[in-house]
Amino acid sequence: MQTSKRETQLNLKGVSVTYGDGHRALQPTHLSVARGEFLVLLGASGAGKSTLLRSINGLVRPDGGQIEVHGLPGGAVSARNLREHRRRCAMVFQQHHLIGRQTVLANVLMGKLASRGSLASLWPWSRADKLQALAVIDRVGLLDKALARADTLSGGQQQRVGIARALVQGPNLLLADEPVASLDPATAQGVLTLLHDICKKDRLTAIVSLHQVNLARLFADRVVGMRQGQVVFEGLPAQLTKDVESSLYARTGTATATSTTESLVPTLVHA
Ligand SMILES: Nc1ncnc2c1ncn2[C@@H]1O[C@H](COP(=O)(O)OP(=O)(O)OP(=O)(O)O)[C@@H](O)[C@H]1O
Repeated sequence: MQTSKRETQLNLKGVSVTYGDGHRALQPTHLSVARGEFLVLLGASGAGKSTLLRSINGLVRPDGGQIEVHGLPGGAVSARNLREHRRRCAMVFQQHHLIGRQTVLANVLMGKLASRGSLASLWPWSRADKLQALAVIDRVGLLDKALARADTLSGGQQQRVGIARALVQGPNLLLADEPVASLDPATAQGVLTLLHDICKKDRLTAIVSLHQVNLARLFADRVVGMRQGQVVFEGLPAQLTKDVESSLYARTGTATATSTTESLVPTLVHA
């Protein structure tokens, strides 16, 4: 997908992250994502995928660079700006982060707090809010479970609730951090199919980190491969050759891994 000819939804300019212990988990990173693009992040454990996703929505504060979502700066200084930025950048987490003893409906309504602040939870939800939440619950195929406790649902169903909670925010960008990592292969594909279909129908931009390369090949418009906090591959799923794959997942410190990765950087990034 040529981002230059399309509306840019996300623009990262030299964004870097260094954690409090001094570890630089994200090297200065440039990335442009077009509206409606379904981008998949691949890379071994510790490559920096979560750090990249969390820096985009402000859960992690970058120590350098700039982030623009929908032409507006992210990570802004005031609490209100940060809240609005987080509303625009909804997150789906691997472990759902649902409140088990609450109903599906109550969990989905939590997504609306992203734009209103947690104090809003002290007041009852309006009929309009509930109808909107029920509409997204219907979209993820769980209307009959709307009043069931979240902890009575299967893992796949719980992740659908996580997706509904993100959608109810009305985001411009959906960030999903290994959303299907804890599901069996068939359920994982079902949940990702649902997520992909909704994003394509709504022209919602998505960045999804995955460990399953086969799913990246199936669903990605574009793949970004990371290694040691750097983007080392950017390309179409068809360009994700076995060599690229081996290099992304090779163990750190082996001579082969290092030389293969180094050779990928200049040829594939910014190609
Ligand atoms: N809060 C933190 N403080 C210090 N270091 C961290 C913190 N979070 C992550 N790291 C380190 O930053 C690096 C990147 O971690 P990150 O979680 O972004 O990788 P990842 O590619 O998402 O891995 P995984 O696939 O296992 O989730 C790792 O070396 C990790 O140990």
